[in-house]
Amino acid sequence: MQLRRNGASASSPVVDDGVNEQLSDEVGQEPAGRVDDGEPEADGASGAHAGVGTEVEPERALEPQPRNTTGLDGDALRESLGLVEEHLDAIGTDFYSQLFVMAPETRELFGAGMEVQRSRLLGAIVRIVGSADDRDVLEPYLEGLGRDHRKFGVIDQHYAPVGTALILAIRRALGKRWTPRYEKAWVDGYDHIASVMVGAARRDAVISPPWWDAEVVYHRRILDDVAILQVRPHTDYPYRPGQYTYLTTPRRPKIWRAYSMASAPRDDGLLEFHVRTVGAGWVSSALVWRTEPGDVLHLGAPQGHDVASPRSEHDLLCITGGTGIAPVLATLQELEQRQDGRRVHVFYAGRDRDHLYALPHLESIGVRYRRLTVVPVVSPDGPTDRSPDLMGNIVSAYGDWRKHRVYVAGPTSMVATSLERLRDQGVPDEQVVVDDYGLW
Ligand SMILES: NC(=O)C1=CN([C@@H]2O[C@H](COP(=O)(O)OP(=O)(O)OC[C@H]3O[C@@H](n4cnc5c(N)ncnc54)[C@H](O)[C@@H]3O)[C@@H](O)[C@H]2O)C=CC1
Repeated sequence: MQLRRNGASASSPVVDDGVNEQLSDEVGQEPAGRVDDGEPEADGASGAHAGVGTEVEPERALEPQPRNTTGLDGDALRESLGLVEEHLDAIGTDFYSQLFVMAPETRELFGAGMEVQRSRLLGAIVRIVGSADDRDVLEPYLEGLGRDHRKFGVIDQHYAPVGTALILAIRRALGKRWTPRYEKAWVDGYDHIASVMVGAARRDAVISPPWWDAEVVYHRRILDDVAILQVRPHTDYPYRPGQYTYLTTPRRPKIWRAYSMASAPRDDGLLEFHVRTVGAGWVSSALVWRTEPGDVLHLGAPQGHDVASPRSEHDLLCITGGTGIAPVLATLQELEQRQDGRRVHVFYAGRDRDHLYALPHLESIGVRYRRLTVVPVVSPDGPTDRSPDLMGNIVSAYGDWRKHRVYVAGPTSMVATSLERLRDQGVPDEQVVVDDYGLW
């Protein structure tokens, strides 16, 4: 392994000539609409394709028409939501109030503190409405949502009151601007959402539990605010390096937060997680401060990307900071185990040497996996002490990454600015995978 400091010499990494292969395979339950579900396209009801014998004015026939492959009235959905975009939080609050009145049993599905839940709901609505015309994007996302909602204990009967409460909340926010067309668009839209989610949840129930119980067997605080946990799932938990899961702890029941597996799949079934307390984060502080061996966590289904896919042979660039190193460690362990031939560069940011807590582990992997290069980026905390472009500038000054597959996981500002620098360098977006935890 070559170990270099900040701004290390800009020797060009080895690159290969392959193009157009995805860095990573989407596996398992990933819902984010970044994957083709392989289903045939449906012809939409938009009239974009003129039927046989239909008379069409020649000049109009030549105009490119947007395709609608879902039959939903996406324009009405977007227009109506756009009218109340300043009031989305209020819509979320009104929705849950209505829902808990109409179906009080649904309150049991949620833990304390609804803010994150509300913002996930609103994020999902915005995403669904944004892709309402595009079946290839919408359906995989909805299927993922349906499967994922099993872990909350959602059952088919919950979908009707959810739809009623949602449409009521949007209608109330629009007031006199609500029209019959909006009504139809939302009723049809929600019917579609519910039927795709219910179908996916039913299919998933045949092959997977709604969650996996996993006992904590090791817990160590390696920094004031960072802990490493190892857990043993009670039953087989299949996942790939680079993937993440939502988990919940009995000390904060029913509140789910995402963490990446920090270890490659092992024969003894153990999984590792790295957790940093985030402000008053209820789950992260419980996991760092009040978790001990014997606690049983619940793990949702694995989601996200297979960063170490054996089907990709392309050199890999990983840009990471803090506990974002976790999925990178899992990836490197797997590449090392199978002595994969690809070169890997890891840029790893931390406040100081202590906060680069995974360096010894990276060094030991590098001894056995000689094609690994690690570049530690010592970076003071706080935007006043550090240019937001620090990581992006170091990465782009280091070499030419246009033929690499790129994986980015870390603090949001670091991710955003690094992506900008990669784009400036001409790295195509489709070669880049960012861990956004599905954003729901
Ligand atoms: N725990 C996990 O399993 C995973 C976490 N993540 C994400 O990784 C992030 C890591 O969070 P923390 O551990 O709290 O890390 P953090 O917020 O403490 O950041 C780590 C280091 O990155 C530096 N940094 C921030 N912006 C930078 C920039 N623009 N250029 C250079 N350095 C910069 C900071 O100064 C800090 O020293 C979170 O957003 C988390 O969601 C991602 C994947 C897995």
